[in-house]
Amino acid sequence: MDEEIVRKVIYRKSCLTSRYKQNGCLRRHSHGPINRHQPIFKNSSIKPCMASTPQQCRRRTTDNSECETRTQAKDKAKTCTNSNVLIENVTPLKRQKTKHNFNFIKGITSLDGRPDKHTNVCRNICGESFSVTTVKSPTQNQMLSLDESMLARVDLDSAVKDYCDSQNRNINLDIQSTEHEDHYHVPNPSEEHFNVINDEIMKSSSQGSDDSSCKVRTQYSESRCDKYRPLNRIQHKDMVTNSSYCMAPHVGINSAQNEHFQITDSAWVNDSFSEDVINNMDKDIPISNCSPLSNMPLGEKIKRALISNVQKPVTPKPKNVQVNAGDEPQNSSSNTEKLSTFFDIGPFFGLPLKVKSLIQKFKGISDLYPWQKECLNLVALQQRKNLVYALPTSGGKTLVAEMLILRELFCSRKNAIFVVPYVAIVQEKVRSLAPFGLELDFFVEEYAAGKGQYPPPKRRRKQTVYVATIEKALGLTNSLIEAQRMKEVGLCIVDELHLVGDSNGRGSVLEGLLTKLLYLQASIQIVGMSATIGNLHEIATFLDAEMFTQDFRPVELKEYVKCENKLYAVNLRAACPDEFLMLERKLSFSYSAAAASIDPDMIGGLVGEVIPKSSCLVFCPTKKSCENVAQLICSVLPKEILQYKKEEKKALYRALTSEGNGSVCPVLRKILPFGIAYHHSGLTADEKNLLQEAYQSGTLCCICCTSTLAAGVNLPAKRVILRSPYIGRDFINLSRYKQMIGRAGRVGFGEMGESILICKTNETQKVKELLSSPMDEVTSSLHLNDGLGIQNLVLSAVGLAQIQVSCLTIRVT
Ligand SMILES: Nc1ncnc2c1ncn2[C@@H]1O[C@H](COP(=O)(O)OP(=O)(O)OP(=O)(O)O)[C@@H](O)[C@H]1O
Repeated sequence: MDEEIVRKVIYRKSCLTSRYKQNGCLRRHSHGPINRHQPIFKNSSIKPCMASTPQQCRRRTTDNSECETRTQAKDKAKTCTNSNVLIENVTPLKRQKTKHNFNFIKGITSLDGRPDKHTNVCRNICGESFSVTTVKSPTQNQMLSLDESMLARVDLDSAVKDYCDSQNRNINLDIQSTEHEDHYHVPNPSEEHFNVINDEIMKSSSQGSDDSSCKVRTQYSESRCDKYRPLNRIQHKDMVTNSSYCMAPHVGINSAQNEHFQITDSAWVNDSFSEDVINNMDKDIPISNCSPLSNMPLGEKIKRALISNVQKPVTPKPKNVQVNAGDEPQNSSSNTEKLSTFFDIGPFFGLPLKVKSLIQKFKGISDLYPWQKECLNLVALQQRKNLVYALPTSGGKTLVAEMLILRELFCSRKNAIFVVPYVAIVQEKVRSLAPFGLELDFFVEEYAAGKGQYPPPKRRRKQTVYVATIEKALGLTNSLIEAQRMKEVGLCIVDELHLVGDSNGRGSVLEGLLTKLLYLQASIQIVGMSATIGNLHEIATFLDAEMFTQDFRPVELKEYVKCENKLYAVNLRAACPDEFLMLERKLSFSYSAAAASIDPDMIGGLVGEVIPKSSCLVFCPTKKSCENVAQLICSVLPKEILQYKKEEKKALYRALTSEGNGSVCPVLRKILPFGIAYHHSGLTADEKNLLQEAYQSGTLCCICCTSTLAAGVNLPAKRVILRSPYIGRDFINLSRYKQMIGRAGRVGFGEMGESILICKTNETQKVKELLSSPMDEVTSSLHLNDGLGIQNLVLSAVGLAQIQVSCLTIRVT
């Protein structure tokens, strides 16, 4: 069989063993030593990495995880043994099998699978059964608020097993499962166990990053488990009820460290002990910035936040900040530790004047809008507080985001993550930031589709902007946490923040990402922007952020509704419902009888009013209808339009032909000569790019597309037509509607933009209600899909916490 196919098969298998990978949970390839572990790790199903070179290895990991070869791992282990003080403390482990300490590592990683007879709660999360009752209030902020039933649904044990299997790090669980079989009898540690764990430790060490953070995952103690308390100070339910409960074997370990633990073992009965222990360790070990709080495992932080959120009362509205530069700084936020790492390096909002001239050169913008200046001068921003800002579509939000990024790169000398929803927008943002990168000497890295490396390459001299899709941003963050490099990032900008409420899975990924950033205590400033959030204050509360809103639109956008042969102007200031739709004009186009029968909604006529001189986007409910509507429009358009930009259309056709290996979709072939195309997920990325470029350059004057283009790339139009008030089978919501019509009325496309929503007579009432309703509220979607979002978040946190605890362990040994 072809080597490539073998690789794919292996990769596919490993994908199947880890259903968490897709949401950015970390996974690592297994390496040589795992082969020897397999008889003992019965749950380990991932095949060892057979690659002989890093390149081969990487080719098999679609998430670009760092993957070392066996030889490299051995080499690294050797180097560590020789050169690293921390590893020196680890290497004697092989010889000291009787000195163990199990307690220290438990903390967040303590997972107890035993059914609790008294409470019926079988699953414990991070060492604690969640028996939290929720007082639910309809107005309660739903962000991250989880009730018990949802948490109970999290099948954590099996899921964590999956997760650990996927990383071949199941020592803990394996030993715990032994306990189950033996009815909590403590088995004697076998020689094999010792070897396995020591091998595992060596492997972990060798897998460590190139700095000193080599990872030893576990340590065990001889101390009995009736004294055991988790590191995280949460008392284990089973331990309270069953004092004879003992933890399993005692393997591997550093003697000096062990002495320390044995002396203090008795103190573990006290819940508050763990922090003291860590405090003392901090004193013992001269490692900078090793405070107990910052060393608290990430999973623990998130878990506490989740628990405390359950009973969180409705939070007060944060202040709507509209502060000018001269105003007094507000010191109310808990983010005070973020204060002032921001230094002006020039007169242009803290940046050199060169930035201003580059904005003019590359974007044609000579002056900022007043709101942009106001926003950039916010004291909150200068104090590096989190911020959410909301303005209507086309308000110029992106420019502010880009300025903030530049400020982060040059004034704070830290990297920035720019999170956008779609691959196409990532590419667009990379294209627009790249010239700045060249001129100002920073890197722009693309994290979308197959692109992006986990963890990103270390740059010593230049800063980097990571432009990433939501999923990639999560993967990137995980990899940076794992590599203990989160301090390199100072800012995370989230475009289209309303996607937190997306119920199709992306919302929970975004919420998970933001939650991690919030509770990481890495002083990462979060800035979110959106045009369509009804409950901005709640989102701001969730993000511990200040708010900035303004109702600014540089180009007027007129909204219309078309019903039968009448066009109504939407009057948003109507005093009564009857005045909400005001008749603007009756439509009459010179249709032939045949044309009238195939286009009763007169879409062709409405499109024909603006093209070919101006551009038009037609949003359709389904992919199929995009193609049908495009053909329908062509069939009623005058034939003279075929002559318009004929040569450019031919060139486009040739490009599409070569892209499609000599063939073009028959529908496209038919409609392209009219300057019309369709755009939906059925096209390849390259085809989409070609069509978008042709539209932007004016070769195409009309695109029939699905709603995804609305939040997509910058494809402005003079007129936007909504073929129907439906997206798929669902009646459209206000947020999607605003996003779609927001493609019209953009700077450089005339003094006014227009949107026309086509509806049937029996839909008019619903349309009126839609247009007059307040903006949709964004709520958490972690609980949707059987709590998959919360499962992923907790598991990922547990996984990362394991890594953090491992690193902590290494530091103190
Ligand atoms: N100060 C400015 N002067 C002139 N044009 C500007 C200015 N700021 C932004 N623009 C232009 O306005 C257009 C829309 O800006 P941008 O895409 O940033 O809006 P947005 O608020 O992010 O819109 P959306 O929410 O629809 O994505 C862009 O073409 C941008 O170049």
